[in-house]
Amino acid sequence: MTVSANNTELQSCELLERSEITGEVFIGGMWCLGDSSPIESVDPLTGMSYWNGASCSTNQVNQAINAACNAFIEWSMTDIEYRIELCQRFAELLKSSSNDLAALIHLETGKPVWECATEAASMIGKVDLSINAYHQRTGVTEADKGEFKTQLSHRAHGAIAVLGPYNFPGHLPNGHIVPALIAGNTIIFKPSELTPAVGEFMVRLWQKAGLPNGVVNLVQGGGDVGEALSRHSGIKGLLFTGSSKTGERIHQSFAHAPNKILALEMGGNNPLVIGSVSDIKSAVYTIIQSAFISAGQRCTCARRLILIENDINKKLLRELSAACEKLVIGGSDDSYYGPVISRSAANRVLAFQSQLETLGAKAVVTCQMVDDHSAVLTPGIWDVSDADGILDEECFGPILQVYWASDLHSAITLANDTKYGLSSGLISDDKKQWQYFYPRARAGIINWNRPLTGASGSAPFGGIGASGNHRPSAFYAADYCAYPVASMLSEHIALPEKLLPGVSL
Ligand SMILES: NC(=O)C1=CN([C@@H]2O[C@H](COP(=O)(O)OP(=O)(O)OC[C@H]3O[C@@H](n4cnc5c(N)ncnc54)[C@H](O)[C@@H]3O)[C@@H](O)[C@H]2O)C=CC1
Ligand SMILES: O=C(O)CCC(=O)N[C@@H](CCC(=O)O)C(=O)O
Repeated sequence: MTVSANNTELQSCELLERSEITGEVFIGGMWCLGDSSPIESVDPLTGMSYWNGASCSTNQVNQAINAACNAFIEWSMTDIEYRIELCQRFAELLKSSSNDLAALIHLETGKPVWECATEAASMIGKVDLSINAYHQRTGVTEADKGEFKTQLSHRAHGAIAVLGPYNFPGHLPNGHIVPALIAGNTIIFKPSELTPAVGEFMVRLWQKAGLPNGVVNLVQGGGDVGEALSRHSGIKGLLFTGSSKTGERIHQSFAHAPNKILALEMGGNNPLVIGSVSDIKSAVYTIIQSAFISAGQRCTCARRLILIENDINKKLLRELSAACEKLVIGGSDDSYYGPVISRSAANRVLAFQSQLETLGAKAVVTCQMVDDHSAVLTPGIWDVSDADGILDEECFGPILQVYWASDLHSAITLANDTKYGLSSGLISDDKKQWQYFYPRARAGIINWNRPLTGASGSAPFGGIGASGNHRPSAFYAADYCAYPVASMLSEHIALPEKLLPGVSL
């Protein structure tokens, strides 16, 4: 294992000054300080605090919701071309500041700069994808029925809360905000309390793009602020990406509000099945991409590797372990992955590993903290085949659990033995194995010889079971950002050619 040094520490102050990141919140077009408890953002590579702000009070949450409600009618009545133009202006601003944005994501999450640059690029790409999705999935369509025509149009819901996670602090909330704005909703955005600076950066770009006051509002804070938003009668919906535990709580707070839209994108305990493989190196690379990218902090990451028992797969596991030992991790530009989000998150990953050990799992490679200050963890691989019970939990870090299965059928049974259902995949050169696997696998994403991670924004994205509530995001986000209105239209009132029996005029 090579642990690389962090090389961005010195540039961080200059970046924050240049980006005008001040730690304020944005309510009704005005920047101001949060007036509740202080929050800070800490670089998980150095433990250094670099962003200081404060949570919003309940009063400020109310003000932000009022501002979004007040701005709604006018915004939703604007021409779609105008809303698209503002989103395109936002994309231009993202382009011109993408180096700063990537550097800020790096600072706040510790992800390597190359990966942060791909996040910034995905945010830019999201605008055109969302415009396409708006036209294809929603928009307005008409059909001529002779005496009248039918029209299908879509309407925005109103003021909508967006709650973001920390692992893609820009890309994931952006994937809700852009389609919601195109559809004509107004937004109250609360970034993760672990990544407030990226949230502030994004909202400053929206302001620069020329959004009218109140159309996007930024509040900061943790679960309490998220809860105040989710329980507020003023919001017409909530778009959430985060853990299943939080998503379930939010779902409960929506129990008496069937009229509100709730999109839940949550975690997974994702299985990757290894069938008949001839190219071991490619399989190893695909497993690493599935399990360890972003230090395992992607909801699509493989958590369980299910190998069909044979000599090639035994060799494959040995080569996987050797490749993990060689991974470059840490803070430098040539790292494959960086830290998990915080020292306490790292400790939770290690506690999960200890639980596996207590259940009787055997270490293939042990996950370890690399030093006494950062949140960098080495990858871990644990054979849980003989463990006494399973932990059907999402461990959001670089730990992969290995199972051995006697055949494909039992591998699929193991793969489906989870309350989650986000991603699932098969690595195999045998097409028959894929044809057997695909209809039986239960998940929203089912891949063949491709990593479980790296989902395309031009496809729908989401899962079943504890992974989501059947409102996939990415290309289908357009669907939950608007509701359909069906009309039958005729310019003049006229009698039909033939009246119904029993009616005479
Ligand atoms: N399916 C998907 O698309 C994705 C899912 N995730 C999942 O997200 C998790 C990691 O992200 P985290 O930020 O730790 O998730 P989290 O669930 O802790 O937090 C997500 C957001 O919800 C807020 N929140 C926390 N408690 C709340 C409450 N009681 N009411 C309302 N809001 C509350 C947080 O402040 C944050 O803004 C992982 O479990 C991961 O699998 C992450 C990315 C994508
Ligand atoms: O929303 C999109 O444009 C596609 C979905 C996406 O980016 N998925 C990422 C993981 C994000 C996460 O942790 O959920 C991926 O599949 O790697």
